Amino acid sequence: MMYNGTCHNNIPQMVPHSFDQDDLFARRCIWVNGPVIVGAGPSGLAVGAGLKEQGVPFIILERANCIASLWQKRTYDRLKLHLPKQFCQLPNFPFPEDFPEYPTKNQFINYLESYAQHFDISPQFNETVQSAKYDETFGLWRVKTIVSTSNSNPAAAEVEYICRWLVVATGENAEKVVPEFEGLEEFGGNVMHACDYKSGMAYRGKQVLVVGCGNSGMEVSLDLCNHNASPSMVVRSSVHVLPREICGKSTFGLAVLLMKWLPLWLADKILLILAWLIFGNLEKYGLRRPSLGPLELKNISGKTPVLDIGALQKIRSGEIKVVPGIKRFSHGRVELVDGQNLEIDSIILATGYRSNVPSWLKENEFFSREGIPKNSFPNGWKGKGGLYAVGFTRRGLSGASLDAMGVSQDIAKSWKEETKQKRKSVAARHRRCISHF
Ligand SMILES: Cc1cc2nc3c(=O)[nH]c(=O)nc-3n(C[C@H](O)[C@H](O)[C@H](O)COP(=O)(O)OP(=O)(O)OC[C@H]3O[C@@H](n4cnc5c(N)ncnc54)[C@H](O)[C@@H]3O)c2cc1C
Ligand SMILES: NC(=O)C1=CN([C@@H]2O[C@H](COP(=O)(O)OP(=O)(O)OC[C@H]3O[C@@H](n4cnc5c(N)ncnc54)[C@H](OP(=O)(O)O)[C@@H]3O)[C@@H](O)[C@H]2O)C=CC1
Ligand SMILES: O=C(O)C(=O)Cc1c[nH]c2ccccc12
Repeated sequence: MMYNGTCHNNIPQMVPHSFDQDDLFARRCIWVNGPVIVGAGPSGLAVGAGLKEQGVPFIILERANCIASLWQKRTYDRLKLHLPKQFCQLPNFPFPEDFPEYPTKNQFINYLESYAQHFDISPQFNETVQSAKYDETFGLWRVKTIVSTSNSNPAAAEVEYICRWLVVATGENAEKVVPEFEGLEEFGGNVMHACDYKSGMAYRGKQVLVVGCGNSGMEVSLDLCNHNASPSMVVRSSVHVLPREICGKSTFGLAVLLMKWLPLWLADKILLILAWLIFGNLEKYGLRRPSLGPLELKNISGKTPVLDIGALQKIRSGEIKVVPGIKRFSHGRVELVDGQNLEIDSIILATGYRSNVPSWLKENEFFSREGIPKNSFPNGWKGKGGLYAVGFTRRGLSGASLDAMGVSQDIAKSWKEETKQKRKSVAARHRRCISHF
């Protein structure tokens, strides 16, 4: 047995020595007397809050230099939550009363900052988890990180954390998806992913190709219109567009209610009939519906239906042009699969996101190859050997909150049992020592 390095939470522990020698000398090794949480987004913060309330020590490792980096760094200026506020607040800390029904991104970020402050949560920033592996022999997780360098301190630091519990809270949207397109290198204009898009201000009077028609593609196209740019939005397959509200009531709220009482297919049928009554047939605008219903599709593939906040009206008026799939790009132009050839100034890839879990978690029983728990909601939060997942339910923030409550309670229970056990054996050892004298 040997101990090498710092102790967190002032509880010194001996760490069994089972590492490669190289590893040991290159990395600082830290025992964590509680779970390591990866990611300081809403999911990681909610688990942290639950653990704090139960007196369980933990650390949160976050690759960015702030909490909720998806919201702070990878979303556009005018973004608002598209689900009503009651579905987006985290456990045990309601939104301020004066928040509107659909809080703005800045209101949501402020709320998350207050949340972290209220529960006294201080994540370790600029620290990216590179790998996490379960050590079967000792029943412990080994979590390797790299601490980002700053200009004043150029040396990269590598750290290894050792812990009993690992909480994966890196999100369903951890990395942008950037597809390959023929001829894109010849295009010559500006190309960016929707996660880097802030506002349409810079695009005034420009022809912009928006690739993808999920909520990002629709909302970026709408924002471009509002800034007097001309977007063409690529719809290569199909999409479910639903009104954000039906008769003044949130469609998402209605969907939750329907799902509680009816089979999914029937809930979907009702939503589609209501959408048809409100929108009519959208096929004439190039918006075909998938064969699966919106809720079933979300459940099976994770594809979120579009909740319309005004893009549809711009499509009807022709201000947003709907175009089919891309064949190839050339200098300043795009050729589409139907033979159309458009002159364009810029491209925005609203082509979605993916989980990054497979790139760092050395495990293939609990998580799928896509980095989502294999068991679906509500059975996808607990794996073996102290492994947990939060925020992979395909149910947005409300799913993350439910996960977080289950996970923090479960960990607190086993943490208390284990520490009681340890305290007992330490006390017994202590008694034996005393009886020697
Ligand atoms: C544009 C947009 C709008 C959305 N709007 C809504 C909405 O209105 N309502 C709703 O319910 N949901 C919405 N969502 C879904 C969104 O996933 C959730 O709102 C929420 O952000 C999920 O929280 P999370 O903590 O699980 O993931 P994230 O918010 O993505 O947080 C994960 C954190 O983990 C960090 N991380 C990732 N990999 C590592 C690593 N290897 N090491 C260390 N840290 C790492 C990331 O930097 C990030 O800070 C939206 C998503 C997008 C993209
Ligand atoms: N206001 C809000 O709250 C907002 C919420 N969000 C959320 O963020 C998450 C991510 O949404 P989003 O970024 O829209 O991603 P999505 O995964 O929902 O959509 C990706 C889109 O890109 C298309 N696409 C992918 N590859 C290609 C390709 N090679 N050629 C053409 N099209 C392609 C997809 O088409 P296909 O279906 O054919 O694969 C699809 O239309 C969702 O959960 C969404 O609800 C996003 C924006 C705003
Ligand atoms: O906005 C998101 O990314 C969400 O995941 C929220 C969400 C979860 N399930 C849905 C079903 C219909 C519309 C939005 C959502």
